[in-house]
Amino acid sequence: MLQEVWKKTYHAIGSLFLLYRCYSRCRGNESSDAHCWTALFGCRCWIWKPVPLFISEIAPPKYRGGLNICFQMLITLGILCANIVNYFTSKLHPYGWRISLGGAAVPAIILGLGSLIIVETPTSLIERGKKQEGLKALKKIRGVEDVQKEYDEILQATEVAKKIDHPFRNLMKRSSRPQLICGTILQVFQQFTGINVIMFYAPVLFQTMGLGGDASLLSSVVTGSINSASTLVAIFGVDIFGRRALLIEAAIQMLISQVITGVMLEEHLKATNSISKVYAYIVVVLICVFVSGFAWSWGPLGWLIPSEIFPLETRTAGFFFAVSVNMIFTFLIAQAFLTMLCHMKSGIFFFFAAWIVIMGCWAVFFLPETKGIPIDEMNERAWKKHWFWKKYFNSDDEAIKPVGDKASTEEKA
Ligand SMILES: OC[C@H]1O[C@](O)(CO)[C@@H](O)[C@@H]1O
Repeated sequence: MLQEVWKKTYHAIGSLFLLYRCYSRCRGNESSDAHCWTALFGCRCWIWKPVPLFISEIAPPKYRGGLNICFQMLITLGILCANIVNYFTSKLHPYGWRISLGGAAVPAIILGLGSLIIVETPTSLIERGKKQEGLKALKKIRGVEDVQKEYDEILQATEVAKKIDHPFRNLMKRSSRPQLICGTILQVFQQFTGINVIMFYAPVLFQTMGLGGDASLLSSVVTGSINSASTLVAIFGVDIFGRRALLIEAAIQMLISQVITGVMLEEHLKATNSISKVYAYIVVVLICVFVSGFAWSWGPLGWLIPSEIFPLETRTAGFFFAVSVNMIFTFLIAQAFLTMLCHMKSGIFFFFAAWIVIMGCWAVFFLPETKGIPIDEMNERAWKKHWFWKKYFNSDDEAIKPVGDKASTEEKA
């Protein structure tokens, strides 16, 4: 309830603080209190980050994956825009950096305006007793009048969820462990692909290889474009090939590119600018191969999977937990990277490659396929059928009874 009442206000206030931060960064005298407020409101953004959940709740199961990945698509477009702005503003002396930093005001304004028109999900309306409004919203987003079956399922699921007073305590129950472990570990793995290191330090790497300041920025625009274009592949592919196929294929692709990059840098980059141009460009291509693999798998699926694997009673808490873990590991890797690079040098590529082997095996053996399954039937049709996780559902504290019978929702998938 509180979440709904304050959601719009939080977004609006959050965007005001972001605007303030842009202003102070532009002036070049960012104060420490601005840092504190930004950090606080940054945390708030992630804690209340409901977008993938929102999409997974309202999307038809058949298209849920693709629609959900539009969220990551916007993240990649944001990174690409930032790269392009950096590329061009770096040529404007002496004030280009002000435009570059101040440009962050644009998404802050869009966020602020968006918070005024954001709509509520049928599930959230029904959950709060506004059944008629929920039914109306459901009809609106489905674009058809006949939504009774789905409405009944949501109603039934919310009745069960209402009886649950402590979502976080429930999250610790034995029957919540499969979703909690998989949703959380996926976040750790997403960051241990090394994506943020590669995306954000690529210009430094390219410069070290002697591509020059301009070429390195241009290269980061190229990697940014590959990132966005490959996310499109995920949007169209995820509901056809399934989640596991994309994760496994990409793990192999990323592993090959990391290992070859590591070997090449180890062999040929002895000091700054000591690698030949041909090798330097091969490394750029390998990095693009890595980024594309990530962008159609571990990147978007890191948001999609935690938003669809939890039953309603623990969905928000579980997703919140997973997102927090993602943020913590993003932060840790960003902080540790430079020190690691100084000590490990090109070995850092082998470090991430080792993680990719582990995560590939995890996807093969431990991740159930969730493609096309209505989210309220995930326990029944995904977890309880999985060779390893099914044993967690034999105990008395089973989390949630299936909503709707299997046959009734088969056609939705
Ligand atoms: O596309 C790269 C981006 O994708 C994420 O892994 C998940 O949204 C971010 O951490 C990263 O910056």
